[in-house]
Amino acid sequence: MSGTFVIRGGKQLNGEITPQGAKNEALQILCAVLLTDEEVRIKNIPDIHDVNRLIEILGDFGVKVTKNAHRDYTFKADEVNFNYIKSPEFKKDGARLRGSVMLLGPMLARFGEACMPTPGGDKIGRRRLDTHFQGFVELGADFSYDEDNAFYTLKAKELHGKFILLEEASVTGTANIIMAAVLAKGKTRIYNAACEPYLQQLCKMLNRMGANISGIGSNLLTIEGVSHLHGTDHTMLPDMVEIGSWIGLAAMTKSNITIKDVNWNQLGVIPSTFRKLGIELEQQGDDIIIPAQENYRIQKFIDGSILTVSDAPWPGFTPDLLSIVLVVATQAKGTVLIHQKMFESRLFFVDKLIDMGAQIILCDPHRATVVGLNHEFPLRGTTMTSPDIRAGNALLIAALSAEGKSIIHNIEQIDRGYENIDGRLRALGADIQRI
Ligand SMILES: CC(=O)N[C@H]1[C@@H](OP(=O)(O)OP(=O)(O)OC[C@H]2O[C@@H](n3ccc(=O)[nH]c3=O)[C@H](O)[C@@H]2O)O[C@H](CO)[C@@H](O)[C@@H]1O
Ligand SMILES: C=C(OP(=O)(O)O)C(=O)O
Repeated sequence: MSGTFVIRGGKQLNGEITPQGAKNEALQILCAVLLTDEEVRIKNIPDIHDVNRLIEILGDFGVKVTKNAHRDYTFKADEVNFNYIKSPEFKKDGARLRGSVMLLGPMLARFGEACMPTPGGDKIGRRRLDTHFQGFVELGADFSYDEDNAFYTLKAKELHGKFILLEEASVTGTANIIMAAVLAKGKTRIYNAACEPYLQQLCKMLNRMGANISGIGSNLLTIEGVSHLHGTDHTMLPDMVEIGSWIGLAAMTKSNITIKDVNWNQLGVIPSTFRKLGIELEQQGDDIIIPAQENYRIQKFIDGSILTVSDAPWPGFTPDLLSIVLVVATQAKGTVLIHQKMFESRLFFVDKLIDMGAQIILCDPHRATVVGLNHEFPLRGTTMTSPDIRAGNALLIAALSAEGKSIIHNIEQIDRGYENIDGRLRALGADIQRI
């Protein structure tokens, strides 16, 4: 059952926060444990709903799961239970999160067969899976889709490497095709591959397991298939979406916050994008320090035109942080156009911000113009429902900056991606209660 947050906003926060391990990396890495019958130990696993559900699915699939410590597990997929993935339970469990779709590649590669219900995840517009299945078919799999039950099945006696040009640089699609190709016969080349740090981490882990992947970090991956993979250890990177969110939180609440151990080199354009909003942030060692700032002014483009912040496949700006940028802009000085190119329904949450007093024009489902209030008029607390994981966190940040009491329902949407978010915000001085 989903709970509610009650927030009394307008308080300045202060202190240090350490980002959790990356959610979207964890989902890929956990699926990869199916590729070997040896032990894989994974550390810094975020303790969040989506990840815990995937660990449960692995357990139900017969993978031996040992919890060594908090956020530290060992997995051994030496025996699997195919009855489970054909059962009604799997149809229900698999459909509860997006990341479960990445079980397909490893299942197909190692067992010659894979099936999956339509995965869950955020309802943020159409989220097609064509890239995944086209990739599997190119590697030699037979694909069928049972429309009545929304159930996908793949079969392949053997997979054979080849040149695959992806229709789009899909993050989970690239992960799936990589995991199928590492055990295929011969050489696979994937062009227009997504190359997020999550995928770089996956490829590095697979290489430690004995795979032969080159081109890591680029959009052309070359994979020489091997006959089997062995065990390894892996540690998750800090979650860059959390890091961006805490930068936004500091600016919105005029707080001095230090974000610890951020792995700066993997943050791409995230720091510079927040700097374009006028937010000061300083790299100190591997921490980010955001000093308390009374105001922040949005930059213009060199020709004097209004700044646009838009999402793009990596190394472009991640779509998962656009809702945070939008919220932060509501209290900046100046104007910015937010252009969400990838998803069709991720900007509708601006209605709630408008109710709170923000000056936003939703131009169409993909674009919103924000005219900042320059902290001259605080947002007003209100009652709202979290529509998706990132908008949920953005609304939470808005509520923490707002005057008065806010209530956020459906916080399950926030909990699926952020570990103990209320506890960690309270440690910074926030007034937030879970009821
Ligand atoms: C579990 C997981 O890892 N989820 C992430 C993953 O989802 P996921 O892997 O599902 O997202 P995809 O990368 O497949 O695509 C996201 C959307 O962008 C569109 N698209 C994609 C590539 C492209 O070049 N052009 C384009 O328009 C797709 O049609 C789709 O609507 O990547 C998304 C894009 O970074 C993130 O928002 C999600 O948090
Ligand atoms: C959209 C997201 O998650 P998912 O792909 O799991 O729905 C996200 O992490 O922002």
